[in-house]
Amino acid sequence: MAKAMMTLRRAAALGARHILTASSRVVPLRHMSADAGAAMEKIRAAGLLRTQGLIAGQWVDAYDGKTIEVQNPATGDVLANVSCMGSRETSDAIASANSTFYSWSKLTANERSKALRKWYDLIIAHKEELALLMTLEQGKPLKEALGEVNYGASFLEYFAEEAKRIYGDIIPPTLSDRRLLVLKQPVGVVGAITPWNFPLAMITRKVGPALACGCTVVVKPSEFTPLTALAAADLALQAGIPAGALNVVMGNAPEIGDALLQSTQVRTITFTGSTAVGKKLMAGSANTVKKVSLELGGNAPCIVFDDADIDVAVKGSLAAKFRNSGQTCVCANRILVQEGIYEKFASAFIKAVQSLHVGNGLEESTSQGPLINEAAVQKVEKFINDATSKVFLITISMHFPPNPEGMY
Ligand SMILES: NC(=O)c1ccc[n+]([C@@H]2O[C@H](COP(=O)([O-])OP(=O)(O)OC[C@H]3O[C@@H](n4cnc5c(N)ncnc54)[C@H](O)[C@@H]3O)[C@@H](O)[C@H]2O)c1
Ligand SMILES: O=CCCC(=O)O
Repeated sequence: MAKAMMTLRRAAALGARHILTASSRVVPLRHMSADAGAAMEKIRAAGLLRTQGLIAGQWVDAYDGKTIEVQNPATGDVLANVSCMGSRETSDAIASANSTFYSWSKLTANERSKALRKWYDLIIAHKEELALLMTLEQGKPLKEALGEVNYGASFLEYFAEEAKRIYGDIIPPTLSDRRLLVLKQPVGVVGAITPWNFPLAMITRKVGPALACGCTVVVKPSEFTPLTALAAADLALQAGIPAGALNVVMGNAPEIGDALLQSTQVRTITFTGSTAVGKKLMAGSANTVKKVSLELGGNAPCIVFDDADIDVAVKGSLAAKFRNSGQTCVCANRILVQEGIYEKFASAFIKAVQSLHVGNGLEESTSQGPLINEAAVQKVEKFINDATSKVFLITISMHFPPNPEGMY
């Protein structure tokens, strides 16, 4: 709080109109809170607390036995130790995906559709445990996590249907004795690399269409949020997605990435994450001429014009700016307001921001969970310092728990 006051004083001295303040600190590990402990028990009881990688339908440790900690960003607690895998495990996962490709791609679209639909049903049936797991490892408020489970599952529902609609084309030929037909066929093994901000939806959005059209997949979830991915993979096995069609490896990201890039069996890389890593994957795919599909860092201005409905504009800007504590690729990273509506918008927006509650996502009152890690906290702090050093920037004070212990 002292820091927040200093920031306010400094901004006032600079003549800034409003100030967004936040405080941060690194927290030592401690015993898990009662809420988190009960949530973990529920997840474990449902059989969804998986900590090993999934290769050829088997849950396996890293070959050298190494593990990495998954922490709760709200508290700093260690939730689990998961296998820390690298190139050898990835090569085996690719081999398993490659051999399963021959049988999975030969199924009828209807058979693949049924398996995907069953996976969707199981995710919905376990939405509470998956949402708890997501809140624990990613930090987003439970209500938002439940929203992501529905959102993530919807990709499986959609692609289960689209599996049956992979039509080809008939093209008018330029020569009268020819026929031109376009057949759409699965490319083979897909390497899918996903970020931590949507621990389920970024996986189902990649795996759903790949499996629907007959491809097999090696997924590498973020090391910050592997538990949701592993739980979802468990449900995929239960749904009858065959062993080897979906493999999960996590741990040493550059090693896993390189193994996927160097393999001639991996025919597509699909990635969501930072632009820097996306560029590396694009360059690394050239040698084996892979297809590449990238969703990279967003850059999203939000514009409010003079004739805007103020309530709609505030509500929309708030959602655009603060969803997942500002950690989505489409979060507004600047709000441009036309002169005529500026004062009115700014005061309504400040009021709305002041009603947000920062805290542990397991608590009912929390609308803003923690940031993902210490690096993210430092990055925001840098933005705040930059903002307060500029006279024209806007800031507001917000509700924080009295003694925040996590990545706030
Ligand atoms: N455009 C979108 O739809 C979208 C969606 C979600 C997130 N994002 C962006 O993702 C970023 C946040 O994710 P992040 O910080 O986890 O990004 P990141 O690029 O650091 O990590 C994403 C994934 O890449 C892996 N990775 C890191 N180095 C690698 C390497 N050398 N080889 C292979 N894999 C590697 C990570 O372990 C993680 O699984 C933000 O920039 C956000 O805007 C974009
Ligand atoms: O972070 C990026 C994904 C956001 C979304 O799918 O709405």
